[in-house]
Amino acid sequence: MAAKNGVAVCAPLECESLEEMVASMEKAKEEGADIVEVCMASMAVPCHSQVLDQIIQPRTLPAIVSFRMKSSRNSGKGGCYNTCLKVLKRALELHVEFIEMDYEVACEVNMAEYLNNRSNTRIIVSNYVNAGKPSVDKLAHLIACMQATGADVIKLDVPLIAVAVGSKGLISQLLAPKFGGFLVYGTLGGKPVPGLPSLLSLRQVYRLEHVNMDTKVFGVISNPVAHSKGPILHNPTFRHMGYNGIYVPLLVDDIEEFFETYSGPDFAGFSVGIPHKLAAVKCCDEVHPLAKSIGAVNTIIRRPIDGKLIGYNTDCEACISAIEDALRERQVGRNGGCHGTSPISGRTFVLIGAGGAGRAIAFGAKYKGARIVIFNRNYERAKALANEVSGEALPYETLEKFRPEKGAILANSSAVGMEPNSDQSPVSKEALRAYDLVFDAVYTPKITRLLKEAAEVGVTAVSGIEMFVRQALGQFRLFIGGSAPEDFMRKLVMEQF
Ligand SMILES: O=C1C[C@@](O)(C(=O)O)C[C@@H](O)[C@@H]1O
Repeated sequence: MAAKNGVAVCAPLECESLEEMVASMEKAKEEGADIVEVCMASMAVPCHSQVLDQIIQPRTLPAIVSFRMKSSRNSGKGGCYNTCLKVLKRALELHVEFIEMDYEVACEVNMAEYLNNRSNTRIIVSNYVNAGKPSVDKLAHLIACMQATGADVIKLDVPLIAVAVGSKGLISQLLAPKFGGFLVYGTLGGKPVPGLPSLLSLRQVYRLEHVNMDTKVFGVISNPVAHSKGPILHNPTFRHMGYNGIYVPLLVDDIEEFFETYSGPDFAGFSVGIPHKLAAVKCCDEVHPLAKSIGAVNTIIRRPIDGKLIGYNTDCEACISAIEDALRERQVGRNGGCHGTSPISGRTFVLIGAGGAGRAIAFGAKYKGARIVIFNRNYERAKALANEVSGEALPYETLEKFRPEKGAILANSSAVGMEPNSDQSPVSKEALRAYDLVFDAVYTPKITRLLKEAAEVGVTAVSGIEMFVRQALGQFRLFIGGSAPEDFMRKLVMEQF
């Protein structure tokens, strides 16, 4: 049932009808589940224990039969409790692989009856802790009490720890094989549940069968984080290089608190996304001079010899080189190209946004000899950055009317136009005619409305995908302390987007 590291992928099936339950079990099998949890409390049927026979007898995957009292549709505590006992007893008679019992139920029933009247069925006792962040002592006591019931396996659902629930709990599933977890939950396609990975992502992206106690953990610290394509790029690349690493989405509110909590040597490297790139500087023990001058870090490595956090910026080179390459390509077409100086040099470079990515772009453009004009919703921030790059800040409301001199570049580093708001654009189509090249750091969608409209009015458009892949290449080199397989990573990005 389980992969070689002992972890099995389980699809929880919450269905109302028998037909739906049977069909979902087949779907779970197709999508790569090793085991299903048949959540009997979710069923709207007159007699649960009879229906159970029709689910369990023809099953094509091993099953856990659970009856969570809290999710029961049965009204009245007594009726619900009796149904629960009937279901669990019938599951034992059917020799199902596992039954799952709420801790409260395990405390009330005569457990010996269950333990003695079973063939190979293993008993999971589960508990849901919903009281903020429980202390370690409280959890230890709870675990001891749960073990005292005689359970074969105990399951603890805690916001943030163990089977942590909600979007922040996703890593409790993805890292379970590293920390000796017993089951990983994955959802069926088309039924997203916050905090649970899909069965398909477990099989195709994370490949938990390769994860073990020696696996190094990498991840993208961001909020929001679900849009990040980092996992679909870095995970296959680790495997391609024969490197034992996993890269996970980390939904983080407070980056300083994050590093206080995840301080172990196995948490080896991080991408830093919105809105943490500026705050990330303070979290590092050392910061690379380029990142220091920019004042933004998008990559953090935990140095193996002393555990110190070292910050880098791979956004700057990624964005500027993508724009330079596009300009050079055009020039080759027009006049055979120019050598030596950067094609950005001497141009007006209009930047929208003054956050982490914006700072990297502004410093890069200044270094290449551009004249920088910054528009940002927070004008004070635009002014501060403009001062640092000897540029000019203009009020955000004047962006639409702004007409730069010939040859100007427009770069959007704000999140305007990012999914799910892909119908938005920071500038009208009409205003885009004034530029020579338009770049968008947003990469979801691949072609933002801004880029689409730029192309429609005949302006060269450079996608954030180009910056994304280049900054990821830089990151990957830092992650593994070696070279990155550029062709492989580019191909992956082209296939996945
Ligand atoms: O801006 C980005 C994109 C990113 O946040 C992501 O979405 O994966 C990862 C960051 O390292 C990078 O600087």
